[in-house]
Amino acid sequence: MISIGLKKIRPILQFNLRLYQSLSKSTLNEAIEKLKPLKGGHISLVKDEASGIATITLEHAEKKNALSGQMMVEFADIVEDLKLWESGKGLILRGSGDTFCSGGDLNTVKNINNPCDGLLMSTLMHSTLNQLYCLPLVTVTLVHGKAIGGGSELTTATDFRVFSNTGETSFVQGKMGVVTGWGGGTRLVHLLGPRLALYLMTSCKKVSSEEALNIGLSDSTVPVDSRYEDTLNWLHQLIKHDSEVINAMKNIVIGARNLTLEESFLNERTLFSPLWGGPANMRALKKNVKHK
Ligand SMILES: CCCC(=O)SCCNC(=O)CCNC(=O)[C@H](O)C(C)(C)COP(=O)(O)OP(=O)(O)OC[C@H]1O[C@@H](n2cnc3c(N)ncnc32)[C@H](O)[C@@H]1OP(=O)(O)O
Repeated sequence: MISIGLKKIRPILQFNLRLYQSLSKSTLNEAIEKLKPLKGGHISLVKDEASGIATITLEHAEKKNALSGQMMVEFADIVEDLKLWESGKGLILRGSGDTFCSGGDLNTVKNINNPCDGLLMSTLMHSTLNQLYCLPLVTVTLVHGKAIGGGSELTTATDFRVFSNTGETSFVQGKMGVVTGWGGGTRLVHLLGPRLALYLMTSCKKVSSEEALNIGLSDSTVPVDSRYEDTLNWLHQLIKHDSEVINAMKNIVIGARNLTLEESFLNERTLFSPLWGGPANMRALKKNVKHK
């Protein structure tokens, strides 16, 4: 009976996680062809095998880390790479220089300024950021300086947000005559609830690090000068377990977000059973751990 359950759950979860990829493969390829030639900046990925923490850095400081077409394609490749990182536990998303991200690169935007190309860009960014949102890692955005428009949307694609004290986010899309194009509206509703999400989108209000902490958008504030080290330390506290345990915890959360209640419980059982009596469990039992 159990083996039937195990066989059944994997396709359900995988179907949900691959939804964007499988439904729009040709659209994604078309988007990549369109966006790749629109140059400017780049995105780097560093994977620290010792700690299991990866860092993605937006590197377009001279344009306040605006995302060019080329960077959008690089972002998609980086997420693909991270999906295959079996020993990974955590991820930090950050910007270089004094701004987290000023949104879409206005030079790229000018080249794709029509509804068809808008849909292509939006499909690629939805695919990338929703796959980032579903990585089996504990993910955090370090919001240092401004996150504007699409930059604010990026901050919603991780599990947590740590703001430097100069961090600030604003969903300015309305002022630009558009709405969230990178899936940030939906994720913001999941994060803050419909009322607050609608307020932030319609008001285009700047949310400071202090306000972000008060409304539950930020999980911690760190001083500017030690922002990266402090974010690393903050993340380290959450990823002390084996990577199998971390990955399973995150997959429970992903399942609960995407599946029906019954499917999610089946997913949780399926994730639990191989850990029960597994190496981490046996080590803990041998240590006779007391939880005082
Ligand atoms: C689906 C995506 C939808 C969206 O993202 S909508 C939002 C699009 N983003 C924007 O409209 C941001 C516009 N920029 C600004 O508000 C300001 O530049 C910003 C970010 C507050 C920074 O202000 P300052 O610190 O005074 O710096 P600055 O204005 O002199 O900018 C320095 C250089 O960066 C450039 N820059 C800033 N944001 C950019 C962007 N998004 N795309 C392309 N270039 C951008 C800016 O033009 C300037 O370049 P340059 O030095 O004059 O060559």
